[in-house]
Amino acid sequence: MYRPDFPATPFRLGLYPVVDSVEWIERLLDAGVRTIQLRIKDKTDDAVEADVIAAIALGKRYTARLFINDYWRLAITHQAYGVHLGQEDLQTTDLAAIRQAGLRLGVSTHDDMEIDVALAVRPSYIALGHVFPTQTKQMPSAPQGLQQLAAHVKRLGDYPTVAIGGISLARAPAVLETGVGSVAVVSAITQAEDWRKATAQLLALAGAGDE
Ligand SMILES: Cc1ncc(COP(=O)(O)OP(=O)(O)O)c(N)n1
Ligand SMILES: Cc1ncsc1CCOP(=O)(O)O
Ligand SMILES: [Mg+2]
Repeated sequence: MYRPDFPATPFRLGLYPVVDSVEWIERLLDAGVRTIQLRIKDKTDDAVEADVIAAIALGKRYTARLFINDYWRLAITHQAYGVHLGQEDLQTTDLAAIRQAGLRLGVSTHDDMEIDVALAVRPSYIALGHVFPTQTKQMPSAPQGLQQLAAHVKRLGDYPTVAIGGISLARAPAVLETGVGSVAVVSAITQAEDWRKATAQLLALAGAGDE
């Protein structure tokens, strides 16, 4: 069986909000979230560096697992807990530099072939998506649905996994029933009428992750 070749994360990362600002990071850490990602799209490293520094400092202050999406060089320079990368990023990223700097690595996958590619890299966790239709990101593939998700989770055994895409409060219990270690959400929190309530309800279902 495969084992990560990057620093380990717990199998259960719990509720994993993916957000686009330092304000959201601070609010959600204050609300009890302990796994979180800063996802700012399509800016230069210079444009996002101050936000990356602030997010990482907050992650440390709250003893949380703070992942940086895309900006892996900044994540190394400022010592984030981890980096999240897509499949296409794997070709252009210095993965050895991430490993040597002691950062965790999460990798996106959408099907069995992409899981093969991810397993060859042996990241800290493997993200499985998108489970349901999502308005948050344009996806080239179809949603995998709960059955595929369950099959992927089963295939991966005790490898840490994260489900993402269209996961609402109502859908979270069925997603968790597949045995996946974490549910990553954007709109279920950021578009909620009452984000505090939504976060508390999702935390009650998914937990904040193991130590
Ligand atoms: C937890 C988690 N899973 C998947 C993604 C998607 O990452 P990626 O494929 O790199 O796409 P972008 O988020 O960069 O548009 C994610 N960010 N987090
Ligand atoms: C970033 C990303 N990657 C796959 S689906 C997705 C967006 C998930 O957003 P939502 O939880 O609002 O569907
Ligand atoms: Mg990315």
